[in-house]
Amino acid sequence: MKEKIQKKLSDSKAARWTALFIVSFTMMCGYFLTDVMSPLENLLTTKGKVVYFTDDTSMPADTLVAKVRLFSAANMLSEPDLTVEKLGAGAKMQYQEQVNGQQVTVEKTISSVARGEGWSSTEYGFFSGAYGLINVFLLMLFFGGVILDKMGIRFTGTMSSGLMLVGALIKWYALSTDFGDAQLFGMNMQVALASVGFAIFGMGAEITGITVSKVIVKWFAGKELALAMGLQVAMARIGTALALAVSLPVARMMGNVSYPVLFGAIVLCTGFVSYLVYCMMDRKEDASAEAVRMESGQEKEEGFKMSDLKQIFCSRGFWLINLLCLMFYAGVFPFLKFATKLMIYKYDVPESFAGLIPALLPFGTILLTPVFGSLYDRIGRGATLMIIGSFMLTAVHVLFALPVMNYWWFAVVVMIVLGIAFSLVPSAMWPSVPKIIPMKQLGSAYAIIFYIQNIGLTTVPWLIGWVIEHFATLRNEAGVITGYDYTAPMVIFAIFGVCAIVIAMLLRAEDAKKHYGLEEANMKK
Ligand SMILES: N[C@@H](Cc1c[nH]cn1)C(=O)NCC(=O)O
Repeated sequence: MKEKIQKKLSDSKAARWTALFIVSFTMMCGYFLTDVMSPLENLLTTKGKVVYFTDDTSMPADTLVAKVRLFSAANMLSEPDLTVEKLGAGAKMQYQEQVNGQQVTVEKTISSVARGEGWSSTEYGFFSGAYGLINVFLLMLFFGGVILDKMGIRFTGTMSSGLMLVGALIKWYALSTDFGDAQLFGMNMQVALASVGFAIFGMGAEITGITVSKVIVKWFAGKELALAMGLQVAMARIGTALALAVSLPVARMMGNVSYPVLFGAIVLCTGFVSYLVYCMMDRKEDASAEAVRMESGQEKEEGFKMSDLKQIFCSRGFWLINLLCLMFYAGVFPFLKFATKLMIYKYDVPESFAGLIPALLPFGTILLTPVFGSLYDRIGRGATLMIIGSFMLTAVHVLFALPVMNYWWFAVVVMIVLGIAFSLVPSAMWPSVPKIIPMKQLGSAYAIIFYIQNIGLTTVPWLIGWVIEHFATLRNEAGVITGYDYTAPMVIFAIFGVCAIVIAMLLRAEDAKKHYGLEEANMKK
């Protein structure tokens, strides 16, 4: 009688792709919340209510009321019974405007009214960078990696996806509450509390990120690893793209910036449940792997020891990946936080469409990341892909910094190029880590990479917010903001790109010396 040969659950194609889909869904929900506030920068940094018209223009509500009153007085109409509170969707407004040096009467219909929060650019930058605050300053990402290698995938992932949910709820509470002039940590209470929520969320999101990376390596090592990682990133980008595309319309429709966050928190609940489902599969995979091990008489793999960290820290290739990750991502994720407002003020895009142009970036990557991942699996050239991606990142930021070509279509083309760069580097970088670091230290390795990356994700928005407030904000003689000059912030982003090019080149040279196999295919023939 033929003996039944034990197989691992991950040897089944259906099982491993199902596991991938489930954990990627959890991650996608997290990415949605990460960027849900990015298109709201303009609304957050406007004080008082903002009126949006059906022709896609907008105006501060008090300015509109003043204009309508002036118009009535000038035309000897009876004093309108109009206050900021009374403005509502569907109302028709008449006032006068200067067009080409002439006073013309315009009639506009209100489509929605939303409340601006009156944050400064520095406060917005601080809030955006708060994502990595606990990860960086309390070393939580580092400890998260050690927890992952010590306590395992099920415990760590459940804890971290729960933390994302808690953080999202705190952020929603902060944004939906009017704290008046109250202060916390010497800051505007709303900014401080929303930042605390975002920091807790960010801790959960990053630990979930390293856990999911380890899950994928567990199920796909020696198989379609880069394609699987590429697909996970692609699903994550759907979350980012949806956040950039729907956040402002939702906030405008509901009249408040807190609603997109509430929607994100509900989405996160489903992500949390889906991770619990994955835990059941993970248990079965472990049981089947143990059965295979027993049958083949293999030794049990040694668990993670703190001394293993030394091996990670001593690898030059590992540090180059760290630095590349820091510089490349500093040029992308923080940029996305400011990109919507850049579209409004530099490329003159109506606010209601402005979020759609940055949304093109993650949308493009949804298709391209798995394509490049699969290319890396089959023909290799990982280090070269990273160099090309870094060159493209630099070119994009230089083009955004130029004071010329301020057309919306130009911004679209440049954003598409950034989308290609943002597919090339992640699809080659993440699957390269297991070529440098062995499986049992992988949790810690990804954690250290994310830790270093988070230093950029935290401090770069702070820097850019501050630079915008002090060097990019244009004001008239009365001190009223009239626009923004984005040259200085975009030059800073371009510098990150140049650093990424140099590091990617050093990585390729190191690979040639140490034979990590970054230029070789992942799939075993
Ligand atoms: N550590 C994450 C950072 C991040 C930003 N937004 C959500 N997560 C990361 O690098 N993920 C990999 C990626 O390419 O998105």
